[in-house]
Parts: sequence; structure tokens; C-alpha cells
Amino acid sequence: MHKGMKDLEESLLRTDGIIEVHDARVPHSGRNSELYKRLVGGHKPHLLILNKSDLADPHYVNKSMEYIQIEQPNTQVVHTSLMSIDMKELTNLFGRLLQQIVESPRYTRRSSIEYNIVVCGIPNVGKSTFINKLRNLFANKASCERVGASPGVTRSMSEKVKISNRPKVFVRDTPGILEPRLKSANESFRLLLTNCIPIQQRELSDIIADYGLFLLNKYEQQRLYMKYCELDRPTDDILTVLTAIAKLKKCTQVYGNKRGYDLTGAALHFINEFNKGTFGHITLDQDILDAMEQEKLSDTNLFRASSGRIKKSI
Ligand SMILES: Nc1nc2c(ncn2[C@@H]2O[C@H](COP(=O)(O)OP(=O)(O)OP(=O)(O)O)[C@@H](O)[C@H]2O)c(=O)[nH]1
Repeated sequence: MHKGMKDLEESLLRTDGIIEVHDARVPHSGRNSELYKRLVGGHKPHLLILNKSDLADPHYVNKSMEYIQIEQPNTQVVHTSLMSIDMKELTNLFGRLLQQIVESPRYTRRSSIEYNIVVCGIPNVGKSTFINKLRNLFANKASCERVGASPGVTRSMSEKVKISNRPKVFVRDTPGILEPRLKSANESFRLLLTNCIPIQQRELSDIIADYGLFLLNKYEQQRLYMKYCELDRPTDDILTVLTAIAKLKKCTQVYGNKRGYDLTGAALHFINEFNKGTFGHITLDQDILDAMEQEKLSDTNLFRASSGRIKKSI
């Protein structure tokens, strides 16, 4: 991932704007703060797309945008579901970035007649989906020539796609640039649960499913998993959930000369359903956003107290 950042840093010299795609369910976890500090820093137009908002809690999607905007005032933050985005929304979204790019100073790139945009983000957040959608949107236009693979066909890494002739604009994908060290175990689990980090060992899936169940209970989202697993009350016992899924989905395996429930298979099934939204719209980072809100409130109270307008702070 260090290499990803280094490659991106080099390619930024030839870049006029950055589109970062991230999963709206984890607006805080896994975002590479170095990207903003080292690469964007107010010099390059930066659009952050919080994607997969169809799976996130709508209330927290708005909160996430508000907090990111406070931390990164030079970033334009939007949320969408690239899976179901329509042509009009995509045209608007891209138009906003293009306007920002064309209006920004280009420094060493002043003499270049073409505009280059890089799309970056951690794995599995929807970068390819975005590029393919753009390609499909612009491919039919006579003013636009195609570079690389055909529309809708999976493109190779770093393929350059021409999406506009006047001005000449190219979009390029970059490898995932996840932070080399994750900040906490919670953050790692959130990224594993949302598939932003691939689950390397199948055997770990029950621990990840257990973490998913923990979050569903913590955020009081029990109704849908209870219904799915046909349970009559919430539980914090992952074995109860996995056994119920294994029974319902007939996940079995032969152990020695006996057939038994395949709980690892059931755990993978649970994670898959979690990512399809079967257990509800969940923002995994909502505790972080709530804590930020508390902090903001107490800051406001401190400020008011020191200004003398309010005597008592919480
Ligand atoms: N529910 C939902 N799924 C989405 C959305 N956008 C993309 N996906 C799915 O997310 C998965 C990953 O999408 P990709 O476009 O391959 O993500 P990527 O960032 O290019 O992934 P890497 O190549 O691994 O870095 C795919 O299964 C997509 O169908 C969305 O808005 N909502």
C-alpha cells in the first residue's frame, strides 16, 4: 500500500484533480489521512464520493459529510450509490468536479491542453464501477473517443479513459492505497466486514461475523437479523445465529464419517447478507460520528462559557 501512495504521489504531478471513492458505511475507518495531508493539501481539486450509500444509515450519511467537510474544507463531499446512479446524477456529479478543475490554478501543468483525473481509494469501494459508469455515459457521445477496453468490460489497472473532448479529459484508476497501519482492531474489523480488506483465511469468517452481530446489537438493529434467522429474541451468541443460518440454508459439511453444520460457510453467508443490506442500513462508524458530535457540542459550550454568554457548560 506504501507503493500505491508513492505511485499516486508521482502520478499527481501529471494530475489536475483527484476523485477519492470511499464506502459510506465506514466514512472514518480506512480513509487515508495522508492522502489529504500530503497529496491534496488544498492544491489539487479533490472530490470525495461516499459510495454505497444505499447500504448506509441515511442519518449518518449526512453527518459524515458534515464532519469530513469540517476536517477537509477543500474537499467537495458527495454521497451516492454508484450501483443505481442515473445518468442525470452522474452527469451532475462529474460536471461539478470538472468545473472545479477547470477553475483551479494548474501551476506546472498550465501549458498542458489535457486534463487528467485520478480515481483512488481503498479496495472494493466502487472505483471500477465509477470508471465504467463514466465510460458508459460518455462512450456514446460523438465528441468522445475511447481509450482502452470497451464500455462495461472490466478495465486493467491504471487504464486511461478519455471521457471528454472539449476540454480533453482523461480519467485513470490507481491501485488501492489503504493506510499501511490500521489505527485500531475495531477499524480492521469494520474493513473486513465491509470487504474493504479481503478475508484471507476462511476460518476467520466466524470472528468477523461475530463482530457484525456485535454491531447490529450495539446499534439496535436486531429486527432484521432475528427475522432472517427466525429467532424470537435478539442474541449476542454468534453460534446461535450461525447454526440458525446453517439450518435454514442447509450449509453442511462432512466431518470424518458424519455430516454436520458448516458454521464457517454460514459465517461467510452472514457476511455476504450483511453486505447486501439484508440486516438493514448500517453505518459501522456511527459511534465515531456520535463521539465527534459530542465533542463538537462540548466545544461549543466551552466557547460560549468563555465568551461569558453562558455560565455553565456540560
Ligand atoms: N450496494 C452497492 N454495491 C456497490 C456500489 N458500487 C459498487 N458496488 C459493488 O461493490 C463491489 C466492488 O466494486 P468495484 O467497482 O469493483 O470496487 P473497486 O474499488 O474498483 O475494487 P478494487 O478493484 O478491489 O479496488 C462490486 O461488487 C460492486 O458491484 C453501490 O453503490 N452499492
